Amino acid sequence: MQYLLNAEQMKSADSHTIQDLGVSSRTLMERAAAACTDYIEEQKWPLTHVCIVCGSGNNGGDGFAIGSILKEKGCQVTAVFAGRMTSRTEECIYQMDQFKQCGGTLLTEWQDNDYSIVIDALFGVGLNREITGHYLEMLQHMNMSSGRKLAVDIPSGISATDGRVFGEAFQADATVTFQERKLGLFLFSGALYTGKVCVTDIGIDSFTVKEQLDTAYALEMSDIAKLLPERPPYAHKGTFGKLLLIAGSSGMAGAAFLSACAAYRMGAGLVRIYTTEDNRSILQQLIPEAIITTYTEYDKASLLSVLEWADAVCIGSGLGRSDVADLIVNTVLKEINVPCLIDADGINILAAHPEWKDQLAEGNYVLTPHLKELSRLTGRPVNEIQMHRREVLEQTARTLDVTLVQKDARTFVGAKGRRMYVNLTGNAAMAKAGSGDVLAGIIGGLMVQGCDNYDAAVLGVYLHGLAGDIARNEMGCYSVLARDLADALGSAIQMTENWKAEK
Ligand SMILES: NC(=O)C1=CN([C@@H]2O[C@H](COP(=O)(O)OP(=O)(O)OC[C@H]3O[C@@H](n4cnc5c(N)ncnc54)[C@H](OP(=O)(O)O)[C@@H]3O)[C@@H](O)[C@H]2O)[C@@H](O)CC1
Ligand SMILES: [K+]
Repeated sequence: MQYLLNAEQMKSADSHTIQDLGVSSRTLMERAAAACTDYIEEQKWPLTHVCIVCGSGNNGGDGFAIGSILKEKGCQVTAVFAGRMTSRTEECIYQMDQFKQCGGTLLTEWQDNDYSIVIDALFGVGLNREITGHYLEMLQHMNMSSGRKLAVDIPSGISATDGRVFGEAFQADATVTFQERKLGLFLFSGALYTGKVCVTDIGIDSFTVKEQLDTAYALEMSDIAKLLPERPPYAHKGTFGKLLLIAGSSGMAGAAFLSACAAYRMGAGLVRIYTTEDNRSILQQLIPEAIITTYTEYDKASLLSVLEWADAVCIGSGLGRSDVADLIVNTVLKEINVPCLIDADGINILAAHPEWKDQLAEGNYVLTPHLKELSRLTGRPVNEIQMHRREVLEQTARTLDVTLVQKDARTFVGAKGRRMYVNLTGNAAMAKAGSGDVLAGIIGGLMVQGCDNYDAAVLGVYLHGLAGDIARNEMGCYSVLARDLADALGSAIQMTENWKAEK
């Protein structure tokens, strides 16, 4: 598991290490600086003339400490101090003095030169507002330089907490970040500025912070192997559950096909599609493995009978908006007593009938909205959700009492009393129609095999992204179809199985 800390959590780990464990701030800073110079040497970056831009906080202190190390190694080093002398932290003052004593060149304005490396130590996790004026110009000069670019801890201009760009940011080739991954390095737009991220242990004790439930995390291969449901050798199709997909409407057979295909590839034992009669023959041809039950108008008896059959249900993909669809969703909400995933139009229908939301609390639901659907569901505008994604996720999951999968380029998963999950697999090739239907099928396929809702959501999102990465590697960023994601799922699962076997 990879923990992803926000600025406040990182600061709390820093001060715990300094105040409670007695490790001096100077020691930490010197280790941080050594980690950066080690990285540069390992990468064999040319050390002909290094420029370090330092702010007045401890990130600036790191920068001066890097300068001293490089100076002692005989490199030509120019430090540009871009902060205010009066705002310097104690450590920044000390490290600046040390740097001067080593004979380093100290400027207060950018000077164009043929720098082989530009090091950004302007702002670290302490950045808390828009970058303007002198600082903005400095960042623009740094970005224009042709030298290799290293960010110290985080590229200046990126919020460590949510990845937003405060006006302008340093475009790094690599970021050496201290002790823990900061959320902002992995969310967009921050992730576009980091270059390669190297996490380095400098002896900060972050254990207590990571134990806290409000610290977000991402999965790694090792976690996946543990979360995947067992497949005992004596199994038969009944062992892996009966999944009901209430999906597809007139002209939307594809959604049902994609979900069913993904659910089977995820390992579901039996998949039944409950859809409109005009989808019958096309679905039978597309996916003969699925059982097809159809309706022409709202038919409560047939709906109750398929609900009775199911061990888990996915409702909404391609369902469309109609009176019949409304009646189906309403009945499912009232009658269901197995785990249920609500996707796409299922969410839109729920959003149009706020009084039905109370039913969710009595059930066992996973909701998979993209930002527009979440906006309809919560009544909050999309841009507001984008600015406060975490808060909206946690609040919605808590008030509706559901597992919420907030789909985006970085999908978040939240549930009451569970840690926020941030998904780091996947890529832009997946931004296509049908991708969400595949995800619903994958998560449903896990739910029906007995995975707890939250685990199914987290694992499903991870595998969906990994399948996307495999498909993109085969076909490039433009040509991947949603069905390719379902098809690549087998390779994605196999990757995690191979990993498990090799351990
Ligand atoms: N001992 C430790 O804790 C260790 C810390 N370490 C290092 O320290 C970094 C954190 O240091 P930090 O907390 O001093 O904050 P930092 O990021 O340097 O900047 C804060 C300064 O910037 C200013 N400022 C903010 N926004 C601004 C803006 N838009 N425009 C202009 N000014 C702005 C802000 O001003 P203020 O808000 O106070 O007015 C303040 O003066 C961390 O990332 C790591 O690199 C490591 O060495 C390990 C040990
Ligand atoms: K920085």
